[in-house]
Amino acid sequence: MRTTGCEDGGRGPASTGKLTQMSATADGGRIEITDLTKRFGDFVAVDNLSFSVAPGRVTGFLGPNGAGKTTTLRILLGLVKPTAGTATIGGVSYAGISTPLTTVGSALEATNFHPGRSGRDHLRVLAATAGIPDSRVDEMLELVGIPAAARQRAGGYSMGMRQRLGLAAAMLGDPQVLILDEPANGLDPEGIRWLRGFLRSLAAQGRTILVSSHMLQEVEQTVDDVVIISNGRLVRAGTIESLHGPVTALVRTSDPGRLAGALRVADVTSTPGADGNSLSVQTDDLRLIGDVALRAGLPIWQLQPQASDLEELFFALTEGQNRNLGDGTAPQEQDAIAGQDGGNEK
Ligand SMILES: Nc1ncnc2c1ncn2[C@@H]1O[C@H](COP(=O)(O)OP(=O)(O)OP(=O)(O)O)[C@@H](O)[C@H]1O
Repeated sequence: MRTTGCEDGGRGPASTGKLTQMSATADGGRIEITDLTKRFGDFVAVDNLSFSVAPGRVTGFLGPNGAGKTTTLRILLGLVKPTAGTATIGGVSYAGISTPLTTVGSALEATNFHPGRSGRDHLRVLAATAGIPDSRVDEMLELVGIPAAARQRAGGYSMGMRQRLGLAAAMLGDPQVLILDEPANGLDPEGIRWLRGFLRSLAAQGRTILVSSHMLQEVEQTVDDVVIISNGRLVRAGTIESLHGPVTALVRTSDPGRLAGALRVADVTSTPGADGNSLSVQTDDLRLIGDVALRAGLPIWQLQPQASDLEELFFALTEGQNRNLGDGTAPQEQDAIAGQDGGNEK
């Protein structure tokens, strides 16, 4: 797994040992993406994107395959040079962070391990380069739940174990900001539940957690905030609750017409159901339906909120915008490493 935050051998950690000893940047590790654009040749992978990520919260960075998530994260981590705009962590670009090790930890791809090396040795090499004691390595293996596999060859790890090893590597320097690309990939339901608790506890310590995923469902119960992009552009940003909007409820009663009238007086919109004895009612406050019915002397036989399907909403928001599927417009692979991709800029 490509990790950052633990590969900066020269500077060493400002803190080791306990998780809660992380150092704070001036603004608490806020991530700011401002008017960010990245072109590969003629192809616009990230298109004038702006959003911010607050400390103390888990933020889901969502979009279909090819939306531009990884490119944005790589820019944020100083691995790709933007064509225009800025990406900062704690007010400065990654290159300008004086103690990157304790500021940012990241895990981008769960593939980049020396297959013959044990998980523990992989972490020890990273730790040694950065002057982190071995005790921290064992703590991290414990933290991510793979102490038993620590001495096995990483090449034999399952995808889920690789993800956990990548997380351990990202956490070695006790960073204030954690940037994870598709960390739930390859995790079984129990692993996803574990990841949820892990990320929530890190956010509760005041850390900034940015997690990408191409499936809203996968992170729905983990994240506080969402940033949804499609075709490199921002589609929606806000709290996970703000995605839901008003709820629609199916209401059965003895006299739907009279209930509709009473609801209208209370400024609540409803439409008659197809079966003649129900209403479809739109409201932010389901209790209001019961209150209105009680005042009108009408019995409620059924009140059933229609589950607002966030996944449906996600598809609707990003519908038909997957430029990597079927339309043949996906660009040719180009070298994107910062400092080497100048020729690709337009
Ligand atoms: N180095 C590169 N050279 C050319 N095109 C690239 C390069 N890196 C990314 N792209 C293209 O930019 C677009 C965005 O890719 P990116 O990996 O950022 O998307 P993503 O949202 O992370 O997708 P996924 O969920 O599939 O990982 C894609 O069409 C991709 O093919």
